[in-house]
Amino acid sequence: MVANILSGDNSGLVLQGVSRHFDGVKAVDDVSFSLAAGETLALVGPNGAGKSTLIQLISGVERLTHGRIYLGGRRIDRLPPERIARLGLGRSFQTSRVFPALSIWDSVLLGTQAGLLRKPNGGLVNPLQEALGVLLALPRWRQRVEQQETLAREALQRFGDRLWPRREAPAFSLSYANRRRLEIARVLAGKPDFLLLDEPAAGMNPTETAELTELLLALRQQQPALGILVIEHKLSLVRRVADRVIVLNQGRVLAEGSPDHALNHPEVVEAYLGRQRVRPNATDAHLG
Ligand SMILES: Nc1ncnc2c1ncn2[C@@H]1O[C@H](COP(=O)(O)OP(=O)(O)OP(=O)(O)O)[C@@H](O)[C@H]1O
Repeated sequence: MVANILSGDNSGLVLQGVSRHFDGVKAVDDVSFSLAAGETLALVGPNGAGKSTLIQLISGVERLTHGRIYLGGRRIDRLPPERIARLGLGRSFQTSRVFPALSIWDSVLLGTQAGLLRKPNGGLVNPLQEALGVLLALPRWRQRVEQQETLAREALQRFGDRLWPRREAPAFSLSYANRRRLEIARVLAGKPDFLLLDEPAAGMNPTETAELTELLLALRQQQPALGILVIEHKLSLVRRVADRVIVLNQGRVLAEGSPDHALNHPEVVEAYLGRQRVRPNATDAHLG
């Protein structure tokens, strides 16, 4: 893995010596790691450790101060967010960013665009083409709409009865937990190769968190090539879904390894969890 990180030839997501400074604050400081296709990596650490900034850097929203980021062997750290999304990277935000007036169905249909744009014939159409496509019911247009609807239905039905029966409702009418689900459904509808989730279980109660955990486990089974990077404070979720955990502290990697190894690392225990070790089945000890 170290060789891959150094050469940048990993087919997954690779960060090499990534830093982001804000007026002297080292939000992210010389961080290197990789995420392989099919792997689930959790990023944990106290508030202000630099976790969200890392996701902003990977998705192109923030610019790096130093370092490089590769996706599928291609350097992406100078590309705008929409280009990075088109290369197969989908992300959710820490605070849900749903369009309040759009229905659940339309929000997820919008999310399918990211996936279709990656297909050779999936490029954006202008409004005139769109109007003609609809009016004349052109076969290519019909096919495109059907593809979008299939992707949207699949994404919504992952959440059982939480979203599907409410699909005509406007997003503003949803509960907080359902807004979070909608955001994840919208990203999944874009069929990303790599999924970045920023605190997907924030604000969810234990039942809802357990449900989300099951959803991520099912997603892993159904899409075995999907690489997932998840920021999460809830260790019950992290322990069940993550193959590997990276603990960040003050912008730097403090520990890395299997969930048991990383979360029981003496410095992690000392810094965040008191002297008592985390019991293997401990529920939601908080790293925040
Ligand atoms: N745009 C910005 N301008 C100035 N400082 C920033 C900016 N974004 C982040 N920071 C600082 O960078 C550090 C890391 O913040 P970040 O939000 O990445 O932490 P985090 O680990 O995601 O925390 P949390 O768990 O609370 O979301 C903090 O000290 C934060 O104040």
